[in-house]
Amino acid sequence: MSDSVVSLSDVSIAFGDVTIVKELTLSIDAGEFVALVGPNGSGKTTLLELLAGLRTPDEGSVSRPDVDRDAAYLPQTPAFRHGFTAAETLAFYARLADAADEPQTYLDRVGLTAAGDRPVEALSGGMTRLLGLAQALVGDPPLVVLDEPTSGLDPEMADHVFAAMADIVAGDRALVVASHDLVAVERVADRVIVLGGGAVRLDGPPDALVAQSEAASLREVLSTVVAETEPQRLAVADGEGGR
Ligand SMILES: Nc1ncnc2c1ncn2[C@@H]1O[C@H](COP(=O)(O)OP(=O)(O)OP(=O)(O)O)[C@@H](O)[C@H]1O
Repeated sequence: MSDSVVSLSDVSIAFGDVTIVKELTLSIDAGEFVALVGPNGSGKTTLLELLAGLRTPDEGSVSRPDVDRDAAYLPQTPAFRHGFTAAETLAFYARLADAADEPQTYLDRVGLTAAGDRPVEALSGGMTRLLGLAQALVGDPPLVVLDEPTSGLDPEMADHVFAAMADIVAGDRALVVASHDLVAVERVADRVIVLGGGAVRLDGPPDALVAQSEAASLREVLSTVVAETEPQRLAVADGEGGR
């Protein structure tokens, strides 16, 4: 029996005439830490929204386990209602989801143990992302989906957020994160999906992708994919665009 937490079969999404995701088939299994990487505009957010159930495909099908809360989604800049503390915020979401755990349990799991009494507007950018991660755990969804949770964070805090993400991946829970932080992705992810030109270009453990591409790093793997799928992007970067 498959332990998939979400499966896409021949899925396509277009905005007007532009196809963003083309006949994509992939499955995310319980216990996987999956990183979705690709250049700006390659469709990472669109695919994350599809995986989280916030978007339906134009073609193809999506299947997921039949549970009350099948996925949680953390947008790039999570926003919380001002005036509440971190603990009150989590208590609010726990009531909505009918979850039994105390707010402190979620705070402890993401390294915010001492921040329960802080008003959400007094949290740093990194702590706000961690509170978002805590909120994503409410209701115990089998899939947690995060969009660039370390953008704008200092390197120490970014490492802390990646470590907190790794900690919440368990036997029965998978995590999918879109990120441009390729050093952290290479170090922490079990599986990397490289998007380019509307399709999955590479899919596998980071060390295997680096070896298979005869590259020195995941950063170099991605550069090769961009050169193959979007040569015009490199021409613009080199100052040749529009001439
Ligand atoms: N609602 C929409 N209507 C029209 N085009 C859209 C819409 N949403 C996204 N797009 C386009 O779809 C493409 C993919 O967008 P998406 O945000 O999924 O990419 P991304 O890989 O997450 O980008 P980034 O790394 O910059 O966040 C982009 O060209 C974007 O302009």
